[in-house]
Amino acid sequence: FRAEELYKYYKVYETIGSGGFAKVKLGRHILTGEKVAIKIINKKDLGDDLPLVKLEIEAMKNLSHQHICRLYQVIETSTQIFMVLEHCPGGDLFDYIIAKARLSEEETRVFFRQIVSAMAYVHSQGYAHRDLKPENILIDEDHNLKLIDFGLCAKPKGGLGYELMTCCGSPAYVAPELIQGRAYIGSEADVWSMGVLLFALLCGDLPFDDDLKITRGKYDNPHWLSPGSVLLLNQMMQVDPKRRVTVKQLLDHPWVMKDHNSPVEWDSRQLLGHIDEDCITEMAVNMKRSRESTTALVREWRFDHTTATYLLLLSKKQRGKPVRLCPQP
Ligand SMILES: COc1cccc(Nc2ncc(-c3ccc(C(=O)NCC(=O)Nc4ccccc4)cc3)c(OCC3CCNCC3)n2)c1
Repeated sequence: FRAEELYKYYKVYETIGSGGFAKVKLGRHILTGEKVAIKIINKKDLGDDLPLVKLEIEAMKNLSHQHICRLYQVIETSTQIFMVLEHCPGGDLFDYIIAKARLSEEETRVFFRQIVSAMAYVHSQGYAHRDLKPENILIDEDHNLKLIDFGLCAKPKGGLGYELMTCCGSPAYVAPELIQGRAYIGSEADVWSMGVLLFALLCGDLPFDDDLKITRGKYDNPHWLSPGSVLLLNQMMQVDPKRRVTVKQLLDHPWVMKDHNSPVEWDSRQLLGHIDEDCITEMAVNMKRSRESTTALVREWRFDHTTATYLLLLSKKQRGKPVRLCPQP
């Protein structure tokens, strides 16, 4: 049966993506008029992987960062789970690279700094992504990147289990230690994937097209790559994870610093603790509640309709749009 809860607060439109356990539909939050992405997971498709979704939702609640897609609301019914997420109008980086064939070193550097920022933050929160690839990086309306994890692969960093190898990582981006079924450290495997991603951005192609090539770590550098790019790629795609550059070292790596002269800022600019007064005022008026009780409600961060309304109002304000809710009949 349909989820009244979802249709009470959102208009639901066409499917904009599907894969693995989930499908994503375009939606619109009725009260703010803001577009959202609604990730729909059918519990029966998950089977005993249902805990993975709970892990993902808990991860999303802790991951609040300018280069990670926001979670606004979670709605659970007996058969489905709906995750209401930030919508990125620019689509994903995979389509973007295809459209441009390959990116200049300068444009790649701007994007790569944002990916390093997101990954440094994810690792600082104790998670590893494990499925980094252009399909999992979206472009927002300001042409900034937002990291997503479409396939429920992000895990607490410590995971050494091999089971992740099965459900996670798209072959071309997976680190050699995973291919060989060895114990691995999530953050080190993520750096390898970031190297493959950097190659894809700069070359419009993939460095490896089979597992043997990945375990040998041998690939050809196209002639247009600068010596600095060749060196960085080599430092990231080291077969021995202990010889691989770390995310921390990437923050102020010479290639990353070129033309920017400052290390990558990876701290979150979206602290959940701060409550915006204008948003509270608008919500209190709309909900016919006092500002104090509205503030207390928002501070509970239940990721219910109150959380969604507050975060979407805040997003409107940050984009210079009026902090207004559309009063309902
Ligand atoms: C041309 O216009 C277009 C065209 C296409 C799409 C859009 N927009 C658009 N906006 C938003 C989404 C989305 C956001 C979050 C999640 C998610 O799963 N979050 C969970 C999450 O991120 N966890 C997590 C993150 C970091 C660490 C740990 C856990 C899933 C989907 C979307 O999807 C559909 C895309 C997906 C990529 N391949 C193409 C279809 N699409 C726009």
